[in-house]
Amino acid sequence: MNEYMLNQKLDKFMEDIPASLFNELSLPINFVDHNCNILVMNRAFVEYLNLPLKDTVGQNLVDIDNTTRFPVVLQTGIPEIGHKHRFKSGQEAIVDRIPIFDGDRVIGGAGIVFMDNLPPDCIENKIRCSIIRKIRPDYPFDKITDGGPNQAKYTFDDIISKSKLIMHFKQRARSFAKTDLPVLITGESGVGKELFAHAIHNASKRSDKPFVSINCAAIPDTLIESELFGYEAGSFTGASKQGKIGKFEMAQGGTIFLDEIGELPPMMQSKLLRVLQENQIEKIGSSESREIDVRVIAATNVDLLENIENKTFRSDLYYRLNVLNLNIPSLRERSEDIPLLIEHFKSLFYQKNGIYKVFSKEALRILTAYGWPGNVRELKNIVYRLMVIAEAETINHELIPKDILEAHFSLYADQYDPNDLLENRSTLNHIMREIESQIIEDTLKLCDNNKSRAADLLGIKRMTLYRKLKK
Ligand SMILES: Nc1ncnc2c1ncn2[C@@H]1O[C@H](COP(=O)(O)OP(=O)(O)OP(=O)(O)O)[C@@H](O)[C@H]1O
Repeated sequence: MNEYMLNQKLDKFMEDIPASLFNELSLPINFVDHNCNILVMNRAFVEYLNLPLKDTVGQNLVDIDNTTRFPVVLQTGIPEIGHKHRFKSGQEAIVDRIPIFDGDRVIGGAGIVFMDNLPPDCIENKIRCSIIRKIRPDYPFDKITDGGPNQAKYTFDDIISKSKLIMHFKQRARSFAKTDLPVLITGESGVGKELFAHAIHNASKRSDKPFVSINCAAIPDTLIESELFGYEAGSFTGASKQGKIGKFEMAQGGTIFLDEIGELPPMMQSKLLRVLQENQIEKIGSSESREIDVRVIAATNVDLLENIENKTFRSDLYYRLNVLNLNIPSLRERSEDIPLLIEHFKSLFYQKNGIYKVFSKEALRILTAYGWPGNVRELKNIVYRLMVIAEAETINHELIPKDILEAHFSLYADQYDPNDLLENRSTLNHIMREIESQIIEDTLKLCDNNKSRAADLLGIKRMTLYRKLKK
């Protein structure tokens, strides 16, 4: 669909909402097209942002409010409703950014600013809810998870991506959420496996029950059994008097997330297999079995089939866990997500710490071309690090860690073909001459055409300058 058609669709949507009404409202509202150009910004919004200009229509929202997350929302199509937002001025408010779709394409979006000191039943909130309902009739107003200790923190909306691959896996994971079957999530470290586990739980009928995670690699072999299944009071020397509830019991009715399952010691693999077969656990020091109703999601970044081959992982456990499978692609297989994720982390960082930066084009280019062996986690850490160390508002490529720069320039060196340079040499010479004569011209101007002084300033002999001028 071309630009014209997209705008026509949006105009049609806008026809239903009389523009004159917006200006009268005390609730700051704006509408943007799919490129983030402002279609409407009402008076309340202009006043809220304390903008000198009255006519904002046609301007890009990012130029007016450079901390907006609208570019992320327009790219992902994921609404952000009821988010706390810190504006560049330091003002804080609750904001809604609701993408407007035509079929499966985002054609624009609506933004609302709501002061969090206003009572929920005030007129502003009513108007706000009616706008949200008009655009997203299906929006669940009651959903909001605050992520307690045994609660899943993330939903599918927190998985930021515009790649078709990830969309496909999100779709598949949504259908997995409708079942109670075990899921095995595979993929390199840092690709977002844990995020998917949280999202599956939150989209499942178990969402109001606990989500308990355990990292099998982080617990010493001797403690893993008591962590998973608990122990009875005084069952061994050093055991707590009250005994201990294991993770399976904590997750009763909900989901257990077994991260780095490939690191589970062989003896525990057999015990886990029995638990999965019988849906029963036995605490250490107890002869009694307890029924459990827990959905299992496991994740690993190692090749379990290879581990089966070299006999470090049980094949029967593998087949029990791998009923449904998600193999999350690495970041380098979806490099279109890199600029989007940079924008996302940049704005998250600003929201948390009030530090605002922009990435130079060259820095963005280098970061986008990098292979990111540590995937999204590595990208997130680098973005945060750059945001902290950059003194100026613009993050230039010089600040990028050496290994990333080296990888970038060695990529160039790999692509460098001396024949290309030979072919281009005359052009290159020409350009160099042009630059040179420009420098001379400027220096001469600076010295009122005094050639001796110009040569002095340039650090060349007078004769050399004459020669160059003759050419
Ligand atoms: N698509 C995404 N959108 C936003 N944040 C993401 C995304 N993918 C990963 N992250 C972030 O990157 C970090 C790593 O993600 P996560 O822990 O889910 O990876 P993982 O695959 O489970 O890693 P590991 O195998 O090392 O446990 C987290 O901070 C997570 O929030």
